[in-house]
Amino acid sequence: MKNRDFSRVKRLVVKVGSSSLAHATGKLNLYQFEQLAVQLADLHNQGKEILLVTSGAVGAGLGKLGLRRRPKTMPEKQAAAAVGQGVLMQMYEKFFAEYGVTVGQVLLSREDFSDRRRFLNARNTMYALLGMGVIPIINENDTVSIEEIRLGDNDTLSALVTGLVDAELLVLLSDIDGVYTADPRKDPAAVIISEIDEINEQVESLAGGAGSGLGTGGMTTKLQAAKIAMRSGAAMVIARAAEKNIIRRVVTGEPLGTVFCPGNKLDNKKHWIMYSSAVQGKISIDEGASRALVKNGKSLLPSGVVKVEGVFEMGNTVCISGPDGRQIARGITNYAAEELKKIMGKKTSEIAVVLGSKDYDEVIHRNNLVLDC
Ligand SMILES: Nc1ncnc2c1ncn2[C@@H]1O[C@H](COP(=O)(O)OP(=O)(O)O)[C@@H](O)[C@H]1O
Ligand SMILES: N[C@@H](CCC(=O)OP(=O)(O)O)C(=O)O
Repeated sequence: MKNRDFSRVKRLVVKVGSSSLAHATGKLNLYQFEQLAVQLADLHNQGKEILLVTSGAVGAGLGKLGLRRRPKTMPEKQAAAAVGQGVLMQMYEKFFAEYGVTVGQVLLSREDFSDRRRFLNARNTMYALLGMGVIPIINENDTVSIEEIRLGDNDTLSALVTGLVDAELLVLLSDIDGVYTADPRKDPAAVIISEIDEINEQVESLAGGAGSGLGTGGMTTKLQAAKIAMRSGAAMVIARAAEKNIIRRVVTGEPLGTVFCPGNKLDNKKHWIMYSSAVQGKISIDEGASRALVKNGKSLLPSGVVKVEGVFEMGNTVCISGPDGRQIARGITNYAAEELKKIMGKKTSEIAVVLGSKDYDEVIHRNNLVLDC
């Protein structure tokens, strides 16, 4: 990336991981809260719009409850988060108030992204907060998010927030200063990668899980976050939270951490289809259809469909997989699963004969289709 100078960025999202907000004793790292507040308040004073995604509710809850180990069951984790979320906000309130900045708590769950109406609603709320000069402090609504539908990690949450508000930069602050060629906790010979412009299989293979007892997801979820952020046209930087003035130094373009270059920006609706909407089923397609979609940018017609899985309705998001079984795209289907099973493999001219009427030639129109690349 030629220009790492982000000083002109108007809107940015900063995410801080659990491992950076607590000491090994389990007690809060007060210095870190203060550092975050002073740096973000100063950027705010420069006229930037800032959103802070914070982890640490479970960790802070454990500290407050005097429990040393991360709980194993969901209800225990949720109970710890209920206690800890209040502790976190109390700290942020206190430190940001010292620097004259008002903050507002926003707790989000997966449905706030997957349901288009709630998604637009959440965006309006964020814009209203930013318009009032408030720094939204965001976390997943852990106490009500059940396992099957929770986002589960704040790396993904922060990347979805970046897309939600069209931010230009996402800064992930962690206990590690970037992506290494292997998990440095396990491989002392690992070296840092300063720049990544594409998340491919080779890059993904470098990532391991969380290194500390507090973190969730490790480098794997950070790379997933990079994919989401890059395709919303944002740059992303991973840097070590504990380094002095880290946010300011990242923003002014010091060569720190790992920077991810913004990719081909998907328009807002396509980004939502690919990364936020809930996938309700799977459509497998043949070689010819796969080529038509990937190489020629065509819509998906019934003739190329070979298998339909899941229960979905017209208007739902489905995953499209190629002959090798891998996802090649996602899209919004014009036909429900039951209808599609009847017309798959057939020509468009046969749709009306089989179904009695025809509303669409395409199973998925290319305007509602996003390639996974
Ligand atoms: N290739 C890699 N490069 C850097 N760190 C890695 C890699 N693979 C796994 N990790 C681990 O990811 C950890 C950071 O993720 P995590 O523990 O979830 O932190 P956070 O709480 O900041 O989200 C590091 O401490 C490190 O042990
Ligand atoms: N929502 C959870 C954080 C989950 C999470 O992603 O943690 P981390 O990997 O430390 O960013 C909490 O507040 O404890």
